[in-house]
Amino acid sequence: MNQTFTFSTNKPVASADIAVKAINVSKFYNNFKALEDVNFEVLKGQVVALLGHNGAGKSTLLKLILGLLTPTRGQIQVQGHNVGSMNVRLSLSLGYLPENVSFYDNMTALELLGYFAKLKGVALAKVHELLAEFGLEAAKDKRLSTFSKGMRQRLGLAQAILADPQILLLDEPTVGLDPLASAFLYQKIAQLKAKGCAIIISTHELGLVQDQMDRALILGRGRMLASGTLTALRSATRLPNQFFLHSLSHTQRLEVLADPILASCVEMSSPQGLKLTVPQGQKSGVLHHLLQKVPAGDFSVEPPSLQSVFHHYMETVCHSLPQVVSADTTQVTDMAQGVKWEAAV
Ligand SMILES: Nc1ncnc2c1ncn2[C@@H]1O[C@H](COP(=O)(O)OP(=O)(O)OP(=O)(O)O)[C@@H](O)[C@H]1O
Repeated sequence: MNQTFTFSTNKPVASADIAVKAINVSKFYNNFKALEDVNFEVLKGQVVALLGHNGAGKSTLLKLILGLLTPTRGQIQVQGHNVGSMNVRLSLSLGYLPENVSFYDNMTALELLGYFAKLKGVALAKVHELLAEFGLEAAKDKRLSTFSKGMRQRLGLAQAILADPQILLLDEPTVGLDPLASAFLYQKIAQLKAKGCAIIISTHELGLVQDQMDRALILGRGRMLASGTLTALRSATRLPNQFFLHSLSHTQRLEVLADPILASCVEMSSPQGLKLTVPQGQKSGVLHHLLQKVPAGDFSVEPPSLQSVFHHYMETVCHSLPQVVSADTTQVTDMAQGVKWEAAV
């Protein structure tokens, strides 16, 4: 079985609005299928969350977009051009924050950004501007070996956006960041989006990305399981809504539990209140019953989270896909990183 669900508004998209397009992309490492027949589009000014279990193929996909890896089959287009024939101008339109930002530890922040500025043909004034914007001005002359994780991520992001990219690829950018640092990063992402930059964020931190993304791409075992806005994914999965009833009086609690429709939805009852799980399609009926017993301000309704949508696809579609990994272990060299990987093929 190889199912993909794409949920869109069906509005026609002009090709000039497409920042990244994958057409039937497969990537094999020897016999190991890391990605198979992946298709998607990311539009300019969109923030897209790239989701998937460990080993689903997210980093592989980002490296294919960057041109660090070549697809075994299919094509990736960046701004309408095949990545395989990417020129310098096109590659400068891409910014990349890798999963584990590692820099030359003996350099200072100023030296590092200055080095990348030279490589990318960016004026030194821009380096100082970014150091100030990212709160690194005071640390600009410190060796990177003394930098905290959050400072490294900020520097990594500054490096990624140095040449004003039109497409920004972020591989697990918030791992290990404190809540303030994560909020800072997403604030920068929102500013870039407002300028029309297309941003793809590979992440496992679904609670953080949920409110920032326009769409999600969900990978499982190298296949695109689903893609769409959270609203579209919610309605496609038909996951239930949750109603939380707090600070109920004793009488209200008894009235709710005496109502057969409401009682049938009660999933959890505690001294603090009640949690109702309401199947899609029954929301308005349940609301109608509830409003007769409890004032609107005394309960909240929560639609399915991105986390529960993700779980749904992992537990249903992903588990039914054929296993692509066998027991033998073979080493494959990743030329892009010069790293040896232990890959099961
Ligand atoms: N150079 C390589 N050689 C062989 N196998 C590889 C190579 N790079 C990745 N793989 C395998 O391809 C699969 C996808 O890897 P990838 O790093 O793209 O996954 P991911 O979704 O980014 O995972 P994670 O969430 O753990 O970072 C994994 O099974 C991985 O072991």
